[in-house]
Amino acid sequence: MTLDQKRQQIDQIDQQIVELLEQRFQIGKSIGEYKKIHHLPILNTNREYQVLERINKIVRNKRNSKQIQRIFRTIMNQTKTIE
Ligand SMILES: O=C(O)C(=O)C[C@]1(C(=O)O)C=C[C@@H](O)C=C1
Repeated sequence: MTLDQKRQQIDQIDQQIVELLEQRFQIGKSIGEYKKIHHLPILNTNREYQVLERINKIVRNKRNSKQIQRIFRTIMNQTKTIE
């Protein structure tokens, strides 16, 4: 595969990531609205721990674990700013 083809693959994957992130943020926003109505705090440390645990189980190549955990911490932090 040429460099250009590899970059095209990355571009396609990036598009999927953006679409999924937008879906996730949208759901986060609706969770935020629910929490506001029910006077619940935005931060749920227990749930964040569960999410990271689950992600860790899904990761196939354990050498990627640390990076993926960091990405999901960032995703959850950004979700909280949207909530
Ligand atoms: O599950 C929730 O309660 C959410 O608000 C979503 C979410 C997440 O991004 O996964 C974000 C903030 C909370 O601290 C926990 C998890």
